[in-house]
Amino acid sequence: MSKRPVVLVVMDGIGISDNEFGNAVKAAYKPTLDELWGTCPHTEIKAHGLAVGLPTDGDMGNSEVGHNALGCGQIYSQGAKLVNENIETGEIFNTDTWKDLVANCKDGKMHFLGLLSDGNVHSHINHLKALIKRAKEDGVKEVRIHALLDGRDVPETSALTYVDDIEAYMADLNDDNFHACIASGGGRMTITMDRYEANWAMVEQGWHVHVLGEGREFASAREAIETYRNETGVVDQDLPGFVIAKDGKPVGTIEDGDSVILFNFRGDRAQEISLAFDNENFDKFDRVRVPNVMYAGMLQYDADLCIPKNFLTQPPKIKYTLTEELCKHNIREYAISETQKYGHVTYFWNGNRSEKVNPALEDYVEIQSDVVPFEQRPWMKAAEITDVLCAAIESGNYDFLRTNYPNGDMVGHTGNFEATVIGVEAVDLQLARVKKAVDAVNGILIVTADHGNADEMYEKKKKEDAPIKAKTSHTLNKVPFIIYGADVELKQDENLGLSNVAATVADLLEVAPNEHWNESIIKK
Ligand SMILES: O=C(O)[C@@H](CO)OP(=O)(O)O
Ligand SMILES: [Mn+2]
Ligand SMILES: [Mn+2]
Repeated sequence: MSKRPVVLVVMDGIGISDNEFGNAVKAAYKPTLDELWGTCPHTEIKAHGLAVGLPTDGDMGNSEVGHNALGCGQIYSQGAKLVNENIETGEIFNTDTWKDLVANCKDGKMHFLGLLSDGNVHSHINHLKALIKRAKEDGVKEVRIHALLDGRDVPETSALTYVDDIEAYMADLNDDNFHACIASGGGRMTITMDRYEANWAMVEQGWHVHVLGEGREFASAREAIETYRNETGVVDQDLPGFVIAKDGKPVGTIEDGDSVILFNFRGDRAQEISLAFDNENFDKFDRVRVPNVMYAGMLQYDADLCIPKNFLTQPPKIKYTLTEELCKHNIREYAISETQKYGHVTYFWNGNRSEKVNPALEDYVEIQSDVVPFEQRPWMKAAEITDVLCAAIESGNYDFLRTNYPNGDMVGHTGNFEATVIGVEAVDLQLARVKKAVDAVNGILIVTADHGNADEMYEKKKKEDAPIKAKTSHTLNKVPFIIYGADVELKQDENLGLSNVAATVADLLEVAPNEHWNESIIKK
């Protein structure tokens, strides 16, 4: 086994683009990254589409699929693809879970809760449409949609496109025996879709509008969105919660005897609301009223912890992870990030498993994230992460250490160019410190990213004189892969991607790669 520790840095959301327009990575002053790129073995690797198990090369990368691929060294069909196939073959509707959900709400309502867009990161509107249609065919009489508005995986103010689309779809299906409509909603960064326990108050607010029907009332989702936009000027992801009411009564509170389906397939932001419905000993906030419903997820979001208990699609069973392999060789692992990305370097990295493979060999550290608009604090907790990481590197207690700096991504999602430049610079400043700590222990440093975001901060202009529009979503761009401190030569191959990194780490640790992994990036 190698005596040289390996440190891997994921610069979340920092992709590569030659385009200067709206490129916060290029615009940033980042001497350390530039020096590493200029003097060390490096290449560009794929982080989107088929290379990370998504349905098409038109699908941008995201943290879940990116960290899964990094941590398991293989390409698995991911939730987006598995649900597509499950719906196409009709298998989803042959499951006992679907049949039970339908039977359960015979005299009640079927509720669909989830992210209303075609972003394909957490959900897809086509999946929702297929479920509503089949619910009607199977005899469900009342359907209610609880619509989380996106603007983070799709254009920043596109909510009405999806609301109009789903309402027209439901209007076509509605008749004397079937009625579907939107019952509640709100921006995904305001209600319901918190992750890693960063802010339970978001989930509590979601519970109030979706379940209890408590919140500001509007006659339609369109009215809610337009009113809030006029009053606050906020973009879709930040719109406050709303309740749709008719004659002074909410149209779709969640009641005993109803069925509830969370139609998101991605796990991080689906777990907390699932626990609120599913966990008998739930104590994160006062739910006021807990309806006796059958609840199911589109996927199971954590198979070890059984969250949720019922689900419609089997998640990918990710095997032969890097952590499993390294544990076999008694390699001591360390993972650290701040709350917003903590699960990325633990749960996602280890194939959506939150339990450790071998607690004696693995240490995980979470630095508490602030609950603030990140464009106001683009440095986030990068310095605090580094303080603790450098101490861990220098302790000599670990052979493989990994971290995720969220700035390029979390600030990139705000659509604020200037703040994102500062976010990238904050990461660069910390890279210099990590590099120094790596030098002090004669270690090896890998610098890479999980997908792009900060590299394209403006939507592509359709016309030269069109106004600049902020872009909040991820990109299709490749990401950097750099090795510092090792005398190696890297392959330069169009097809290399994030799934080639695990075998590369194993090479550097002088451990034989698992036979199921994709090839190492190091030339032999
Ligand atoms: O914030 C999130 O949930 C996603 C975007 O939908 O970003 P990331 O994949 O980088 O976590
Ligand atoms: Mn990411
Ligand atoms: Mn992101």
